[in-house]
Amino acid sequence: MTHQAVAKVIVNPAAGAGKSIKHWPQIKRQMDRLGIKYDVVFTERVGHGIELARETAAQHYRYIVAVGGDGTINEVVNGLLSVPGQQLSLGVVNTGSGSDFVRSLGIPRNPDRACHHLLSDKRLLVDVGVIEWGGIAAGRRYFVNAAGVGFDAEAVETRRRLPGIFRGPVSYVVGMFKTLASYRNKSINLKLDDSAEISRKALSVIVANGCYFGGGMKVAPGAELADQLFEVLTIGDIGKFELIQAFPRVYKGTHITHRKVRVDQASMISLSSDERLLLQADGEIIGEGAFRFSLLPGALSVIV
Ligand SMILES: Nc1ncnc2c1ncn2[C@@H]1O[C@H](COP(=O)(O)OP(=O)(O)OP(=O)(O)O)[C@@H](O)[C@H]1O
Repeated sequence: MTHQAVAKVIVNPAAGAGKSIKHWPQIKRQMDRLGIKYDVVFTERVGHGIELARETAAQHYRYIVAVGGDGTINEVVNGLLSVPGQQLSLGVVNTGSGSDFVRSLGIPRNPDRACHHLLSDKRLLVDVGVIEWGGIAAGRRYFVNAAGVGFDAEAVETRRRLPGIFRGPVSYVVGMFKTLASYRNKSINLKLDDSAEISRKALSVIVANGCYFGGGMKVAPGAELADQLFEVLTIGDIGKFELIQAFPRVYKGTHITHRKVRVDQASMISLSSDERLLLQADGEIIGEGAFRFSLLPGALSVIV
């Protein structure tokens, strides 16, 4: 740790389809100009952000800055929260494509302006979602913005495999339409808090902490990051043509009045299916299976 450094900066050079590393010199200049004292490390592979944030949580910094997109933020949060009693606040300088968490928070998406924001003394205690699953590969993962099973997760998987010409937010829409060609709605078992389990044919079930998702879709307009509740959005047995027709409404959040969309609020959720059920969290593929969701109220301090 450098003498006097107050911040640890974790840069994902690969975020924003590789553009993040090109933003770094300007971000560095801006932080230096603002007099922020920091140490910097670069992630070298998937999951490295978790390790780096975990190490940082045990050191004497005042805050940790994620330079990247939603996946980078997710890794940093997972590293921080794996250390009991950690006290660091999270700052975000967005260089990602989707940037949904910063949209939900109202932090500037522009990296220069986000650097200024790091000097703010305002903090928001954000709820953190917990996903748990059993079986041979039993595990647990935190998320801060949104997680979903079904179509949205498969679109995330498709998006990751798109050729480099589809960069930026457009990759979300391309991933979605490519997935739509072969996707079949699934029978999903859903249990909210203490209510009885129900089974529904659905396109997707989305568990939202923040209101934005998929690169600017206002998927859960009523979701708030610090209200100790998830919004659970069930997009029912909708046909492809009907979905394409209704799709533009998701950018304004008016899709929630569609007759095949249902919105619930809950803090404990279980999701399973007899079919392949893929889960994404903060735009990262978590895996397949049955999942339990719970919430840690106000567990993450974010510089806002
Ligand atoms: N050095 C690296 N090389 C390749 N991938 C990396 C590296 N470091 C981190 N990653 C991975 O890069 C992926 C993408 O990061 P991130 O989600 O932050 O960017 P993005 O996809 O552009 O943003 P968004 O999720 O906001 O659209 C994450 O899965 C992360 O684990």
